[in-house]
Amino acid sequence: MAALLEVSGLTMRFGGVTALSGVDLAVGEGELVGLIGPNGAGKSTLFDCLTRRCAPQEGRVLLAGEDLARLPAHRVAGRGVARTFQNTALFPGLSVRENVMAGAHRHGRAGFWGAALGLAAGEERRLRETADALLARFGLGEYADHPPEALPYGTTKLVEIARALAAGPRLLLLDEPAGGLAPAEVPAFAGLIRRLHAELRLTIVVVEHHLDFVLSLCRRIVCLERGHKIADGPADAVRRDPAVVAACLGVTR
Ligand SMILES: Nc1ncnc2c1ncn2[C@@H]1O[C@H](COP(=O)(O)OP(=O)(O)OP(=O)(O)O)[C@@H](O)[C@H]1O
Repeated sequence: MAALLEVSGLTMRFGGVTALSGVDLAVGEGELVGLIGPNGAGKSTLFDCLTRRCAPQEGRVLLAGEDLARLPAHRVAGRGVARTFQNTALFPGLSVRENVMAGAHRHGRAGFWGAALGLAAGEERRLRETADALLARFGLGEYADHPPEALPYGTTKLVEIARALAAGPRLLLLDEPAGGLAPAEVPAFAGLIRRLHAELRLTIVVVEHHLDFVLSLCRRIVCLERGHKIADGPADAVRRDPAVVAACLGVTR
């Protein structure tokens, strides 16, 4: 399997705190990888480095062989990297549909706001069709005109994933997608991600504290602890790894 993402020697320090220390990670095209680790392990910081929200002091991030550090941060999404956030980050002033349309704007010539302002009516129609198709796929069509703040938390998580997918990413980074879901909602949610992965042939990295969820979803698991990668391999082996058990003890929910 060709590596879509190749991270090597990644080190990110915030003042005296080393959030990532020489992390190497290769993710093959089409893989679904779980990223686990206790609080403060560096998981979100790794996502921040992959999306250029952080500029690591050392190391490289290659996407399909291209060094992301050489790109302006706003071009990273255009290269096909999309993410969701630990706490959903939907735009409160926009409807659910408009939120998803905003996610699609990287493909637009006039851009989302230009389209929304009527500068390119055809473009806006195309964005709207993309958004509505995604909302239908997620069973969210009935909420298209609602403000996101009126929806249950679990539903806003789905809208956020739909928004990330609207950009047509090659690499989807999900930061604690199951966080805040009711236990009864988790298996169906895992099924949805599995289907998206299979049907869209996406490459996905999922950060998750919910170990049962991530272990059931991903064949391969990577574990970080205090900025170091301490395990990387098949889920069955990683879940039994004594270093992983020690690091993650107490984070199972
Ligand atoms: N912007 C920042 N400024 C200073 N320190 C930061 C910043 N972002 C992260 N850190 C520190 O870097 C370390 C790694 O944090 P990070 O949020 O990446 O961990 P995490 O594994 O995602 O944790 P959690 O599971 O709690 O979300 C922590 O010690 C955190 O306090």
